[in-house]
Amino acid sequence: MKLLLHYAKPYWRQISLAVLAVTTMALATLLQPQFLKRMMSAIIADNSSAVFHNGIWLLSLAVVGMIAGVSGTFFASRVSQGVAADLRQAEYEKIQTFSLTQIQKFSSANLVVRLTNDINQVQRFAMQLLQIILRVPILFVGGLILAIWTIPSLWWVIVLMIVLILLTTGRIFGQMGGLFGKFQKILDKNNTLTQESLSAVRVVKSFNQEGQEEENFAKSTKELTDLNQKIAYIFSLMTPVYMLISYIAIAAALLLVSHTILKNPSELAKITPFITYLNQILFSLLMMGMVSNMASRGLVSLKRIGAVMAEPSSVNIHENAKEGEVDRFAGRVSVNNLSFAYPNDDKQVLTDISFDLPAGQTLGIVGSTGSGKSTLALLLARLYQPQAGQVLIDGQNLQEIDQETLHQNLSIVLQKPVLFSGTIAANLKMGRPDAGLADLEKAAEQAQASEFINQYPDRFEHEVSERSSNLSGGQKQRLSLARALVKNPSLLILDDSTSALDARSERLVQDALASDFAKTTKVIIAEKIASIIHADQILVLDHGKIVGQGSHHELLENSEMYREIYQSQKGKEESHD
Ligand SMILES: Nc1ncnc2c1ncn2[C@@H]1O[C@H](COP(=O)(O)OP(=O)(O)OP(=O)(O)O)[C@@H](O)[C@H]1O
Repeated sequence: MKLLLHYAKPYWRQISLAVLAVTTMALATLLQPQFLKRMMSAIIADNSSAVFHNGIWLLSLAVVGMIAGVSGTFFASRVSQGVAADLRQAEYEKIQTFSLTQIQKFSSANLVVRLTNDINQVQRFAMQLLQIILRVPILFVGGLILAIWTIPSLWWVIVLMIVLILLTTGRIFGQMGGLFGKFQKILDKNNTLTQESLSAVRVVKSFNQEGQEEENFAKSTKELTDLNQKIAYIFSLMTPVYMLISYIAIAAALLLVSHTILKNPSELAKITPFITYLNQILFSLLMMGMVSNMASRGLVSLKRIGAVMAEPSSVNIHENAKEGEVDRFAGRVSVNNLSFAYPNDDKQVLTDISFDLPAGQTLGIVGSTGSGKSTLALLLARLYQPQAGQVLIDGQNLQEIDQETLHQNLSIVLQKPVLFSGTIAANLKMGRPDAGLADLEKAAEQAQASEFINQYPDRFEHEVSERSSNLSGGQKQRLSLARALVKNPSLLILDDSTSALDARSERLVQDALASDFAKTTKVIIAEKIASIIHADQILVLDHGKIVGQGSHHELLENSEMYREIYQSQKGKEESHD
């Protein structure tokens, strides 16, 4: 709730106007029956001027109520939409500062729900809060006082009606709360299923899994439909129950006052406002139930958003850093006793990793599948935080380097290349927005991407489609590599980044790295030893531990595992030849 109040603060003017409008509307609603009563008394007494006078009042109140109602909705909707938009933006910006550890902790699908569905719930809650929550107590308390004031002898009819309503609707709303919670869970499941099957549409199609996916989706949709029907069924009970109780109360009231009316017909004027107040009390009780349901859903969503906002940012903003000016690292990397396990997973993926890589040198990393090579790359790029040990760049703890400095000094090419929809130029400029065409051409050349880019008539302005589905695996890899090179980083990390390149292109990339990036410190993960054979230092990983460390020749002598990998690959190459 604190979070909501914080984001509502800038809208205090509109909030005050909404509160004023809603209060005015509630008061106008309460006063109308009083003038109706006076009008009816005037009709019974045949006093036409009083009829006219009270009629004008009644009409004016109706107009005031209407204007106040429309203004209340207008301001409430401006406030709720504004608060929701600000909260969404703040949450989005917060997520941008998360490390992969934090994203994995929440799960990305869950974060999407928190950014969309939960924000919508909060928006609805804020709207209801402003529109109904204030109106309901005014109508309830005012209606109660005025009903008793109108016909004091019938106070117990009102009490009976309130008890009946609380007994019936209380139960209905109690059931509804549970159903809404269940509905939310199934909706989450349904969203995840849709997201998963659409993002892996190629796999689904190639494995002929459309039928299975359809079946899963149909199952979850049926669950949703059944639950929706149940909710609709319970809702459909509400109006008849409400009407029944209201008619019982009205009938009781009429029965009880009938003999008074027979004795004194002017008392008839009181019965209409009394019934109207009864209905207002009923309406406010009903609304209270609905709002409490909505409030509990809104508060759950607020709590979920609050958890994201309360998560500490893993981005360090250097307070003294001057804009646009960052330190350039020499690129010396020291790793001391690094150990790591993925979030929500007990398995130790890296254990006690230590090495020292002087600036400008190349480190090769090899090892069997699942040995922790990519994980080490992610830790070096600060995409995850280690549980133990540290990474130092130029003697500075990686965790303490400010985000801007790190981004400008470090480039990583991930094992699975990710590009964004937009032009090739926009993708390449991600790391260096001020890069000119010549810089892009140079990087494309170094990454062996020029040839295919030049085949497009619009070259660097060519559009990359969503999920880069209009590019081949090799093209994606070349563009990701070019994007990393445009930055001319001090530290370049390549995670199996040339695997989709033909042998000639890979050699040309290696030549470019050796000549144009001689001063850049390079960490190269490779399946093929041939790709890192000239590295200054090579690490051999096995089950998250270093089992060999040294140059190619040293390892051939000292590391059995390295020798085995080398022999097996050599054998393959020879058999290819
Ligand atoms: N996001 C993750 N969450 C949990 N466990 C993970 C995650 N990513 C990888 N792992 C696990 O960590 C271990 C090391 O994975 P990693 O990707 O670092 O290995 P790798 O040596 O790069 O393998 P490959 O050569 O196949 O790419 C594996 O056992 C893997 O199952």
